[in-house]
Amino acid sequence: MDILLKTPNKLEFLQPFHGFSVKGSSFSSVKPLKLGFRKFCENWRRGVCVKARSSTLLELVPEIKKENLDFELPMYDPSKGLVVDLAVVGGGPAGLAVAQQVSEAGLSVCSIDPSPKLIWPNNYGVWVDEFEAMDLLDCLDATWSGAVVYVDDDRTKNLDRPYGRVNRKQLKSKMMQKCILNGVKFHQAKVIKVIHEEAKSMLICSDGVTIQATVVLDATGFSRCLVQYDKPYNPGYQVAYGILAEVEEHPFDTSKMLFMDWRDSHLNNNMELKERNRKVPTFLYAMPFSSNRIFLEETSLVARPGLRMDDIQERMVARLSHLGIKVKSIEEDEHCVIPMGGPLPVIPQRVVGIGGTAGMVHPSTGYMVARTLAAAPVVANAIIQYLGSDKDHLGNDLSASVWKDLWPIERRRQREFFCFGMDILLKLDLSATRRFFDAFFDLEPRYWHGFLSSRLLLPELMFFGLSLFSHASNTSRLEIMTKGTVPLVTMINNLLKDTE
Ligand SMILES: CC(C)=CCC/C(C)=C/C=C/C(C)=C/C=C/C(C)=C/C=C/C=C(C)/C=C/C=C(C)/C=C/C=C(\C)CCC=C(C)C
Repeated sequence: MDILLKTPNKLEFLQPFHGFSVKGSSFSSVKPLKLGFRKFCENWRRGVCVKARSSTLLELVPEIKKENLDFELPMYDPSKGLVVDLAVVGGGPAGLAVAQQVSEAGLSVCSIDPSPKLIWPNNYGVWVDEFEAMDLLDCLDATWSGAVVYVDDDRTKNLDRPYGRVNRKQLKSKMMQKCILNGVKFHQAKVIKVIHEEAKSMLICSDGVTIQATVVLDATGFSRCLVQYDKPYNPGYQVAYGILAEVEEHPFDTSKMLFMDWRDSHLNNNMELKERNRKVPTFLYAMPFSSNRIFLEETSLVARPGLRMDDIQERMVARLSHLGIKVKSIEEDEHCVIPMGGPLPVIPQRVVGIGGTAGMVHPSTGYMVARTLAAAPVVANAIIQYLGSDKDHLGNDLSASVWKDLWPIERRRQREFFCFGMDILLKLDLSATRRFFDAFFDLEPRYWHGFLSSRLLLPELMFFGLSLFSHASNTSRLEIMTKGTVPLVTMINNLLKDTE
Protein backbone atom coordinates (compact mmCIF):
# COMPACT_ATOMS: atom_id res chain seq x y z
CA MET A 1 0.00 0.00 0.00
CA ASP A 2 1.79 3.12 -1.19
CA ILE A 3 1.04 6.71 -0.41
CA LEU A 4 1.76 9.34 -2.96
CA LEU A 5 2.40 12.82 -1.62
CA LYS A 6 2.52 15.30 -4.41
CA THR A 7 3.84 18.81 -3.97
CA PRO A 8 4.51 21.25 -6.79
CA ASN A 9 8.20 20.34 -6.60
CA LYS A 10 8.48 16.84 -5.41
CA LEU A 11 6.91 13.44 -5.32
CA GLU A 12 7.43 11.16 -2.39
CA PHE A 13 6.29 7.64 -1.81
CA LEU A 14 5.49 6.57 1.69
CA GLN A 15 4.89 2.97 2.63
CA PRO A 16 3.43 1.14 4.37
CA PHE A 17 0.71 3.47 5.69
CA HIS A 18 -2.10 1.91 7.65
CA GLY A 19 -3.23 5.05 9.37
CA PHE A 20 -1.76 8.24 10.65
CA SER A 21 0.99 8.21 13.21
CA VAL A 22 0.65 10.12 16.42
CA LYS A 23 3.75 11.76 17.70
CA GLY A 24 4.77 10.65 21.14
CA SER A 25 2.49 7.63 21.22
CA SER A 26 3.57 4.04 21.32
CA PHE A 27 1.99 2.79 18.13
CA SER A 28 4.87 3.58 15.85
CA SER A 29 3.96 0.77 13.47
CA VAL A 30 1.72 3.15 11.61
CA LYS A 31 4.43 5.77 11.03
CA PRO A 32 4.81 6.92 7.47
CA LEU A 33 8.28 6.20 6.19
CA LYS A 34 9.45 9.68 5.40
CA LEU A 35 7.14 12.26 6.93
CA GLY A 36 5.82 12.58 10.48
CA PHE A 37 2.11 13.16 10.85
CA ARG A 38 2.55 16.76 11.90
CA LYS A 39 4.55 17.51 8.79
CA PHE A 40 2.07 15.53 6.80
CA CYS A 41 -0.76 17.67 8.18
CA GLU A 42 1.16 20.87 7.57
CA ASN A 43 1.59 19.84 3.96
CA TRP A 44 -1.99 18.84 3.88
CA ARG A 45 -3.08 22.25 5.09
CA ARG A 46 -0.72 24.06 2.74
CA GLY A 47 -2.52 22.53 -0.16
CA VAL A 48 -0.51 19.45 -0.88
CA CYS A 49 -2.37 16.82 -2.84
CA VAL A 50 -2.46 13.58 -0.90
CA LYS A 51 -3.33 10.39 -2.68
CA ALA A 52 -3.68 7.12 -0.90
CA ARG A 53 -3.90 4.04 -3.05
CA SER A 54 -5.95 2.19 -0.53
CA SER A 55 -9.64 1.73 0.00
CA THR A 56 -9.06 2.54 3.66
CA LEU A 57 -7.61 5.96 3.17
CA LEU A 58 -8.75 9.40 2.33
CA GLU A 59 -8.09 11.02 -0.95
CA LEU A 60 -7.88 14.68 -0.21
CA VAL A 61 -7.25 17.81 -2.14
CA PRO A 62 -7.66 20.77 0.20
CA GLU A 63 -7.87 24.29 -0.98
CA ILE A 64 -7.26 26.96 1.60
CA LYS A 65 -9.64 29.81 1.04
CA LYS A 66 -9.77 32.94 3.10
CA GLU A 67 -12.80 34.72 1.81
CA ASN A 68 -13.34 38.39 2.52
CA LEU A 69 -16.56 40.35 2.30
CA ASP A 70 -16.70 42.73 -0.58
CA PHE A 71 -17.47 45.87 1.42
CA GLU A 72 -16.06 49.34 1.61
CA LEU A 73 -15.61 49.88 5.35
CA PRO A 74 -15.87 53.32 6.94
CA MET A 75 -12.61 53.51 8.86
CA TYR A 76 -11.93 55.12 12.21
CA ASP A 77 -9.99 58.36 11.84
CA PRO A 78 -7.41 58.56 14.65
CA SER A 79 -6.48 62.15 13.78
CA LYS A 80 -9.83 63.38 15.14
CA GLY A 81 -9.03 62.04 18.62
CA LEU A 82 -12.73 61.34 19.31
CA VAL A 83 -13.83 59.41 22.38
CA VAL A 84 -16.29 56.79 21.09
CA ASP A 85 -19.06 55.54 23.35
CA LEU A 86 -18.13 51.91 22.77
CA ALA A 87 -15.04 50.16 21.41
CA VAL A 88 -15.67 46.53 20.51
CA VAL A 89 -12.51 44.44 20.35
CA GLY A 90 -13.07 41.42 18.10
CA GLY A 91 -15.34 41.16 15.07
CA GLY A 92 -16.93 37.75 15.67
CA PRO A 93 -20.69 37.20 15.82
CA ALA A 94 -20.98 38.39 19.44
CA GLY A 95 -18.91 41.54 18.98
CA LEU A 96 -20.63 42.58 15.77
CA ALA A 97 -24.08 41.93 17.21
CA VAL A 98 -23.38 44.29 20.12
CA ALA A 99 -21.78 46.90 17.83
CA GLN A 100 -24.86 46.80 15.62
CA GLN A 101 -27.35 47.12 18.44
CA VAL A 102 -25.53 49.85 20.38
CA SER A 103 -25.03 51.91 17.21
CA GLU A 104 -28.72 51.49 16.38
CA ALA A 105 -29.46 53.55 19.50
CA GLY A 106 -27.39 56.41 18.11
CA LEU A 107 -24.24 55.80 20.16
CA SER A 108 -20.81 55.98 18.53
CA VAL A 109 -19.05 52.63 18.10
CA CYS A 110 -15.65 51.55 16.84
CA SER A 111 -15.12 47.90 15.94
CA ILE A 112 -11.47 46.78 16.13
CA ASP A 113 -10.34 43.57 14.46
CA PRO A 114 -7.20 42.49 12.57
CA SER A 115 -9.32 41.13 9.69
CA PRO A 116 -12.65 42.92 9.79
CA LYS A 117 -13.77 41.68 6.36
CA LEU A 118 -12.79 38.05 6.81
CA ILE A 119 -15.66 35.60 6.79
CA TRP A 120 -15.65 33.63 10.04
CA PRO A 121 -13.84 30.34 9.62
CA ASN A 122 -15.96 27.84 11.56
CA ASN A 123 -19.04 25.89 10.59
CA TYR A 124 -21.71 26.77 13.10
CA GLY A 125 -24.70 24.50 13.56
CA VAL A 126 -27.81 25.63 15.44
CA TRP A 127 -31.28 24.37 16.22
CA VAL A 128 -33.63 26.10 13.81
CA ASP A 129 -35.95 27.26 16.62
CA GLU A 130 -33.04 29.18 18.18
CA PHE A 131 -32.44 31.21 15.03
CA GLU A 132 -36.15 31.59 14.39
CA ALA A 133 -36.55 33.21 17.82
CA MET A 134 -33.91 35.77 16.83
CA ASP A 135 -35.41 36.38 13.38
CA LEU A 136 -32.30 34.99 11.72
CA LEU A 137 -33.80 32.24 9.57
CA ASP A 138 -32.44 33.97 6.47
CA CYS A 139 -28.94 33.30 7.86
CA LEU A 140 -29.23 29.52 7.55
CA ASP A 141 -28.04 28.06 4.28
CA ALA A 142 -29.10 24.46 4.92
CA THR A 143 -31.68 22.93 7.22
CA TRP A 144 -32.61 19.37 8.15
CA SER A 145 -36.01 18.35 9.43
CA GLY A 146 -34.43 16.43 12.28
CA ALA A 147 -31.25 14.89 13.58
CA VAL A 148 -30.06 11.42 14.39
CA VAL A 149 -27.90 9.99 17.17
CA TYR A 150 -26.21 6.60 16.90
CA VAL A 151 -25.76 5.48 20.47
CA ASP A 152 -24.05 2.31 19.27
CA ASP A 153 -24.48 -0.23 16.45
CA ASP A 154 -27.92 -1.28 17.72
CA ARG A 155 -29.46 1.85 19.18
CA THR A 156 -30.45 4.95 17.18
CA LYS A 157 -32.33 8.02 18.36
CA ASN A 158 -34.31 10.16 15.94
CA LEU A 159 -34.46 13.71 17.18
CA ASP A 160 -37.50 15.56 16.04
CA ARG A 161 -35.96 19.02 16.11
CA PRO A 162 -34.93 20.84 12.91
CA TYR A 163 -31.26 21.74 12.66
CA GLY A 164 -29.52 24.24 10.45
CA ARG A 165 -26.12 25.36 9.28
CA VAL A 166 -25.34 29.03 9.73
CA ASN A 167 -24.59 30.88 6.53
CA ARG A 168 -21.57 32.71 7.91
CA LYS A 169 -21.26 35.00 4.91
CA GLN A 170 -24.90 36.05 5.07
CA LEU A 171 -24.85 36.53 8.85
CA LYS A 172 -21.70 38.61 8.79
CA SER A 173 -22.85 40.63 5.75
CA LYS A 174 -26.18 41.36 7.41
CA MET A 175 -24.55 42.56 10.61
CA MET A 176 -21.83 44.56 8.85
CA GLN A 177 -24.35 46.29 6.60
CA LYS A 178 -26.41 47.34 9.61
CA CYS A 179 -23.27 48.50 11.42
CA ILE A 180 -22.20 50.57 8.41
CA LEU A 181 -25.67 52.07 8.11
CA ASN A 182 -25.63 52.99 11.80
CA GLY A 183 -22.27 54.76 11.47
CA VAL A 184 -19.97 52.20 13.13
CA LYS A 185 -16.32 52.88 12.32
CA PHE A 186 -13.82 50.08 11.82
CA HIS A 187 -10.17 49.84 12.71
CA GLN A 188 -8.00 47.07 11.33
CA ALA A 189 -5.52 46.09 14.06
CA LYS A 190 -5.02 44.07 17.19
CA VAL A 191 -5.41 45.67 20.58
CA ILE A 192 -2.28 45.13 22.61
CA LYS A 193 -3.05 47.08 25.75
CA VAL A 194 -5.74 49.05 27.47
CA ILE A 195 -5.22 51.91 29.91
CA HIS A 196 -8.15 53.01 32.00
CA GLU A 197 -8.89 56.49 33.28
CA GLU A 198 -11.85 57.39 35.43
CA ALA A 199 -14.33 58.08 32.65
CA LYS A 200 -12.66 56.62 29.57
CA SER A 201 -10.20 53.98 28.41
CA MET A 202 -7.37 54.11 25.89
CA LEU A 203 -6.89 51.14 23.61
CA ILE A 204 -3.37 50.87 22.24
CA CYS A 205 -3.39 49.04 18.91
CA SER A 206 -0.68 47.04 17.17
CA ASP A 207 -0.32 49.75 14.50
CA GLY A 208 0.44 52.42 17.11
CA VAL A 209 -3.02 54.00 16.95
CA THR A 210 -4.77 54.80 20.23
CA ILE A 211 -8.56 54.63 20.37
CA GLN A 212 -10.41 56.25 23.25
CA ALA A 213 -13.70 54.83 24.43
CA THR A 214 -16.12 55.23 27.29
CA VAL A 215 -16.86 51.49 27.37
CA VAL A 216 -14.61 48.67 26.14
CA LEU A 217 -16.10 45.32 25.15
CA ASP A 218 -13.75 42.36 24.79
CA ALA A 219 -15.28 40.00 22.22
CA THR A 220 -12.04 38.27 21.26
CA GLY A 221 -13.24 34.76 22.07
CA PHE A 222 -10.81 32.32 23.56
CA SER A 223 -7.83 34.60 23.17
CA ARG A 224 -9.35 36.57 26.07
CA CYS A 225 -7.41 39.60 25.00
CA LEU A 226 -8.38 42.07 27.74
CA VAL A 227 -10.74 40.41 30.19
CA GLN A 228 -8.99 39.38 33.43
CA TYR A 229 -9.28 36.07 35.28
CA ASP A 230 -8.14 35.64 38.87
CA LYS A 231 -8.68 31.92 39.40
CA PRO A 232 -6.60 29.08 37.97
CA TYR A 233 -7.89 28.37 34.49
CA ASN A 234 -8.72 24.67 34.25
CA PRO A 235 -11.29 24.22 31.50
CA GLY A 236 -12.22 21.03 29.71
CA TYR A 237 -11.51 21.10 26.00
CA GLN A 238 -13.73 20.26 23.08
CA VAL A 239 -11.49 19.34 20.19
CA ALA A 240 -12.79 18.69 16.71
CA TYR A 241 -11.47 18.27 13.21
CA GLY A 242 -13.89 18.92 10.37
CA ILE A 243 -13.91 18.83 6.60
CA LEU A 244 -16.42 20.13 4.11
CA ALA A 245 -15.91 17.60 1.37
CA GLU A 246 -17.02 16.33 -1.95
CA VAL A 247 -17.27 12.57 -1.62
CA GLU A 248 -18.08 9.74 -3.99
CA GLU A 249 -20.94 8.73 -1.72
CA HIS A 250 -21.84 8.52 1.94
CA PRO A 251 -24.29 6.35 3.87
CA PHE A 252 -26.25 9.11 5.63
CA ASP A 253 -29.85 10.20 5.12
CA THR A 254 -29.69 13.69 3.58
CA SER A 255 -32.92 14.76 5.30
CA LYS A 256 -31.33 14.43 8.75
CA MET A 257 -28.18 15.83 10.21
CA LEU A 258 -26.00 13.45 12.16
CA PHE A 259 -25.77 14.93 15.63
CA MET A 260 -23.66 12.24 17.27
CA ASP A 261 -22.36 8.90 16.04
CA TRP A 262 -20.81 6.99 18.94
CA ARG A 263 -20.30 3.75 16.98
CA ASP A 264 -16.80 2.37 17.18
CA SER A 265 -16.85 -0.64 14.86
CA HIS A 266 -14.47 1.26 12.56
CA LEU A 267 -11.76 0.65 15.14
CA ASN A 268 -12.06 -3.13 15.28
CA ASN A 269 -8.85 -3.54 13.28
CA ASN A 270 -6.86 -1.21 15.45
CA MET A 271 -7.06 -2.29 19.06
CA GLU A 272 -4.78 0.44 20.31
CA LEU A 273 -6.95 3.13 18.81
CA LYS A 274 -10.07 1.35 19.99
CA GLU A 275 -8.72 1.35 23.52
CA ARG A 276 -7.93 5.05 23.37
CA ASN A 277 -11.42 5.70 22.05
CA ARG A 278 -12.87 3.55 24.83
CA LYS A 279 -11.18 5.73 27.44
CA VAL A 280 -11.77 9.12 25.80
CA PRO A 281 -14.41 8.66 23.12
CA THR A 282 -15.00 10.78 20.05
CA PHE A 283 -18.08 10.92 17.86
CA LEU A 284 -18.85 11.90 14.30
CA TYR A 285 -20.98 14.97 13.67
CA ALA A 286 -22.08 15.40 10.07
CA MET A 287 -24.20 17.66 7.91
CA PRO A 288 -25.08 15.88 4.68
CA PHE A 289 -25.91 18.56 2.11
CA SER A 290 -26.44 16.14 -0.75
CA SER A 291 -25.49 12.61 -1.72
CA ASN A 292 -21.93 13.71 -2.47
CA ARG A 293 -21.33 16.90 -0.46
CA ILE A 294 -21.02 16.64 3.28
CA PHE A 295 -19.52 18.30 6.32
CA LEU A 296 -17.86 15.72 8.59
CA GLU A 297 -16.42 16.50 11.99
CA GLU A 298 -14.79 14.05 14.38
CA THR A 299 -15.35 15.52 17.81
CA SER A 300 -14.21 15.00 21.36
CA LEU A 301 -17.13 16.37 23.37
CA VAL A 302 -15.00 17.30 26.34
CA ALA A 303 -11.74 16.05 27.82
CA ARG A 304 -9.14 17.35 30.23
CA PRO A 305 -6.49 17.58 28.91
CA GLY A 306 -7.98 17.93 25.46
CA LEU A 307 -7.34 15.25 22.86
CA ARG A 308 -4.59 15.93 20.38
CA MET A 309 -5.71 16.99 16.94
CA ASP A 310 -3.69 14.25 15.24
CA ASP A 311 -5.40 11.64 17.43
CA ILE A 312 -8.80 12.97 16.32
CA GLN A 313 -7.72 12.99 12.68
CA GLU A 314 -6.52 9.42 12.93
CA ARG A 315 -9.91 8.34 14.28
CA MET A 316 -11.66 10.23 11.54
CA VAL A 317 -9.64 8.58 8.80
CA ALA A 318 -10.45 5.14 10.23
CA ARG A 319 -14.14 6.00 10.50
CA LEU A 320 -14.50 7.37 6.99
CA SER A 321 -12.67 4.42 5.57
CA HIS A 322 -14.97 2.02 7.45
CA LEU A 323 -18.08 3.88 6.28
CA GLY A 324 -16.81 3.66 2.69
CA ILE A 325 -16.62 7.45 2.39
CA LYS A 326 -14.08 8.32 -0.28
CA VAL A 327 -13.20 11.97 -0.21
CA LYS A 328 -12.68 13.45 -3.66
CA SER A 329 -11.85 16.95 -2.59
CA ILE A 330 -12.01 19.21 0.44
CA GLU A 331 -13.55 22.66 0.20
CA GLU A 332 -12.44 23.68 3.66
CA ASP A 333 -11.20 22.13 6.85
CA GLU A 334 -11.39 23.34 10.44
CA HIS A 335 -9.45 22.66 13.59
CA CYS A 336 -11.47 23.52 16.70
CA VAL A 337 -10.16 23.66 20.22
CA ILE A 338 -12.80 25.10 22.50
CA PRO A 339 -12.16 25.58 26.22
CA MET A 340 -15.29 24.71 28.17
CA GLY A 341 -16.27 25.48 31.75
CA GLY A 342 -13.55 26.71 34.10
CA PRO A 343 -13.97 29.78 36.25
CA LEU A 344 -15.82 32.90 35.21
CA PRO A 345 -13.72 36.01 34.72
CA VAL A 346 -13.39 38.54 37.51
CA ILE A 347 -16.85 40.05 37.92
CA PRO A 348 -17.14 42.98 37.83
CA GLN A 349 -14.17 44.46 36.01
CA ARG A 350 -13.64 47.53 33.90
CA VAL A 351 -13.56 45.78 30.52
CA VAL A 352 -16.88 44.19 29.63
CA GLY A 353 -16.90 40.77 27.94
CA ILE A 354 -19.16 38.66 25.80
CA GLY A 355 -18.93 35.16 24.31
CA GLY A 356 -15.80 33.11 25.03
CA THR A 357 -14.12 35.95 26.99
CA ALA A 358 -17.06 36.11 29.36
CA GLY A 359 -17.33 32.38 30.08
CA MET A 360 -20.41 31.99 27.89
CA VAL A 361 -19.51 28.77 26.12
CA HIS A 362 -21.96 26.11 27.29
CA PRO A 363 -19.73 24.00 29.54
CA SER A 364 -21.57 20.77 28.72
CA THR A 365 -21.92 21.11 24.96
CA GLY A 366 -19.44 23.67 23.69
CA TYR A 367 -22.26 25.48 21.94
CA MET A 368 -22.01 29.21 21.90
CA VAL A 369 -23.14 31.02 18.80
CA ALA A 370 -26.89 31.02 19.53
CA ARG A 371 -26.34 31.77 23.22
CA THR A 372 -24.00 34.71 22.59
CA LEU A 373 -26.22 36.13 19.86
CA ALA A 374 -29.10 35.93 22.32
CA ALA A 375 -26.96 37.63 24.99
CA ALA A 376 -25.91 40.48 22.69
CA PRO A 377 -29.12 42.49 23.32
CA VAL A 378 -28.60 42.12 27.07
CA VAL A 379 -25.13 43.66 26.86
CA ALA A 380 -26.18 46.23 24.26
CA ASN A 381 -29.26 47.33 26.21
CA ALA A 382 -27.27 47.62 29.40
CA ILE A 383 -24.65 49.79 27.70
CA ILE A 384 -27.32 51.95 26.05
CA GLN A 385 -29.27 52.30 29.27
CA TYR A 386 -26.32 53.13 31.53
CA LEU A 387 -24.57 55.39 29.03
CA GLY A 388 -27.78 57.20 28.17
CA SER A 389 -29.27 57.59 31.64
CA ASP A 390 -26.64 59.12 33.79
CA LYS A 391 -23.35 60.54 32.69
CA ASP A 392 -22.06 60.25 36.28
CA HIS A 393 -22.47 56.51 36.06
CA LEU A 394 -19.30 55.89 34.05
CA GLY A 395 -16.06 53.91 34.30
CA ASN A 396 -16.07 51.07 36.81
CA ASP A 397 -19.68 51.67 37.88
CA LEU A 398 -20.98 51.39 34.38
CA SER A 399 -19.00 48.21 33.66
CA ALA A 400 -20.17 46.68 36.94
CA SER A 401 -23.79 47.28 35.93
CA VAL A 402 -23.26 45.68 32.51
CA TRP A 403 -21.56 42.62 34.05
CA LYS A 404 -24.45 42.29 36.48
CA ASP A 405 -26.94 42.20 33.64
CA LEU A 406 -24.83 39.71 31.68
CA TRP A 407 -24.32 37.32 34.59
CA PRO A 408 -27.32 37.67 36.90
CA ILE A 409 -27.56 35.17 39.74
CA GLU A 410 -29.88 32.81 37.83
CA ARG A 411 -27.41 32.57 34.91
CA ARG A 412 -24.50 31.96 37.29
CA ARG A 413 -26.49 29.18 38.96
CA GLN A 414 -27.35 27.69 35.60
CA ARG A 415 -23.68 27.71 34.68
CA GLU A 416 -22.80 25.94 37.92
CA PHE A 417 -25.15 23.15 36.90
CA PHE A 418 -23.62 23.00 33.41
CA CYS A 419 -20.14 22.73 34.97
CA PHE A 420 -21.45 19.93 37.18
CA GLY A 421 -22.69 18.18 34.03
CA MET A 422 -19.35 18.73 32.34
CA ASP A 423 -17.50 17.27 35.33
CA ILE A 424 -19.55 14.09 34.95
CA LEU A 425 -19.02 13.93 31.18
CA LEU A 426 -15.27 14.25 31.73
CA LYS A 427 -15.30 11.01 33.70
CA LEU A 428 -17.32 8.83 31.34
CA ASP A 429 -15.70 6.26 29.09
CA LEU A 430 -17.34 5.17 25.84
CA SER A 431 -19.84 2.71 27.35
CA ALA A 432 -20.84 5.11 30.09
CA THR A 433 -21.15 7.97 27.59
CA ARG A 434 -23.46 5.85 25.46
CA ARG A 435 -25.64 4.97 28.45
CA PHE A 436 -25.72 8.63 29.46
CA PHE A 437 -26.86 9.91 26.06
CA ASP A 438 -29.27 7.03 25.68
CA ALA A 439 -31.06 8.45 28.73
CA PHE A 440 -30.51 12.10 27.76
CA PHE A 441 -32.22 11.80 24.36
CA ASP A 442 -35.10 9.82 25.91
CA LEU A 443 -36.01 12.86 27.99
CA GLU A 444 -39.08 14.89 27.18
CA PRO A 445 -38.17 17.36 24.40
CA ARG A 446 -38.70 20.38 26.68
CA TYR A 447 -35.85 19.06 28.85
CA TRP A 448 -33.23 18.15 26.30
CA HIS A 449 -34.16 21.06 23.99
CA GLY A 450 -34.06 23.45 26.91
CA PHE A 451 -30.79 22.07 28.27
CA LEU A 452 -28.95 22.30 24.93
CA SER A 453 -30.26 25.81 24.28
CA SER A 454 -29.42 27.10 27.79
CA ARG A 455 -33.10 27.80 28.45
CA LEU A 456 -33.50 25.90 31.72
CA LEU A 457 -32.72 27.77 34.90
CA LEU A 458 -31.80 26.08 38.17
CA PRO A 459 -35.26 25.02 39.39
CA GLU A 460 -36.03 23.47 35.98
CA LEU A 461 -32.55 21.98 35.86
CA MET A 462 -33.29 20.14 39.08
CA PHE A 463 -36.31 18.49 37.45
CA PHE A 464 -34.22 17.88 34.35
CA GLY A 465 -31.55 16.15 36.48
CA LEU A 466 -34.10 14.01 38.29
CA SER A 467 -35.79 13.11 35.04
CA LEU A 468 -32.47 12.13 33.46
CA PHE A 469 -31.73 10.02 36.50
CA SER A 470 -35.08 8.28 36.27
CA HIS A 471 -34.62 7.58 32.53
CA ALA A 472 -31.11 6.21 33.05
CA SER A 473 -30.40 2.49 33.28
CA ASN A 474 -29.35 1.15 36.68
CA THR A 475 -25.72 1.01 35.56
CA SER A 476 -25.91 4.59 34.35
CA ARG A 477 -27.53 5.72 37.63
CA LEU A 478 -24.70 4.11 39.52
CA GLU A 479 -22.18 5.85 37.27
CA ILE A 480 -23.88 9.21 37.70
CA MET A 481 -23.89 8.71 41.48
CA THR A 482 -20.29 7.56 41.79
CA LYS A 483 -18.81 10.01 39.27
CA GLY A 484 -21.19 12.81 40.17
CA THR A 485 -20.97 12.91 43.96
CA VAL A 486 -17.86 15.10 44.21
CA PRO A 487 -19.01 17.45 41.39
CA LEU A 488 -22.46 17.62 43.04
CA VAL A 489 -20.94 18.65 46.37
CA THR A 490 -18.74 21.21 44.57
CA MET A 491 -21.80 22.59 42.80
CA ILE A 492 -23.82 22.84 46.01
CA ASN A 493 -20.91 24.59 47.78
CA ASN A 494 -20.51 27.05 44.94
CA LEU A 495 -24.24 27.72 44.85
CA LEU A 496 -24.29 28.38 48.57
CA LYS A 497 -21.31 30.74 48.34
CA ASP A 498 -22.75 32.73 45.47
CA THR A 499 -25.82 34.35 46.95
CA GLU A 500 -25.96 37.97 45.75
C1 LIG B 1 -18.07 25.26 15.18
C2 LIG B 1 -17.08 24.82 16.15
C3 LIG B 1 -16.14 25.85 16.57
C4 LIG B 1 -16.97 23.56 16.64
C5 LIG B 1 -17.94 22.50 16.45
C6 LIG B 1 -17.52 21.20 17.07
C7 LIG B 1 -18.71 20.28 17.15
C8 LIG B 1 -19.10 19.58 15.92
C9 LIG B 1 -19.36 20.17 18.29
C10 LIG B 1 -20.53 19.36 18.50
C11 LIG B 1 -21.02 19.29 19.75
C12 LIG B 1 -22.18 18.55 20.17
C13 LIG B 1 -22.94 17.78 19.18
C14 LIG B 1 -22.49 18.59 21.49
C15 LIG B 1 -23.60 17.91 22.12
C16 LIG B 1 -23.64 17.89 23.47
C17 LIG B 1 -24.67 17.33 24.34
C18 LIG B 1 -25.79 16.63 23.74
C19 LIG B 1 -24.49 17.47 25.67
C20 LIG B 1 -25.41 17.05 26.70
C21 LIG B 1 -25.00 17.13 27.98
C22 LIG B 1 -25.87 16.74 29.09
C23 LIG B 1 -25.50 16.83 30.41
C24 LIG B 1 -24.17 17.27 30.79
C25 LIG B 1 -26.45 16.45 31.42
C26 LIG B 1 -26.18 16.48 32.76
C27 LIG B 1 -27.12 15.95 33.74
C28 LIG B 1 -26.80 15.69 35.05
C29 LIG B 1 -25.47 16.02 35.57
C30 LIG B 1 -27.80 15.09 35.90
C31 LIG B 1 -27.52 14.57 37.09
C32 LIG B 1 -28.59 14.01 37.91
C33 LIG B 1 -28.42 13.60 39.17
C34 LIG B 1 -27.13 13.56 39.88
C35 LIG B 1 -29.62 13.13 39.90
C36 LIG B 1 -29.87 14.06 41.01
C37 LIG B 1 -30.57 15.27 40.58
C38 LIG B 1 -30.23 16.55 40.78
C39 LIG B 1 -28.91 17.06 41.03
C40 LIG B 1 -31.31 17.53 40.68
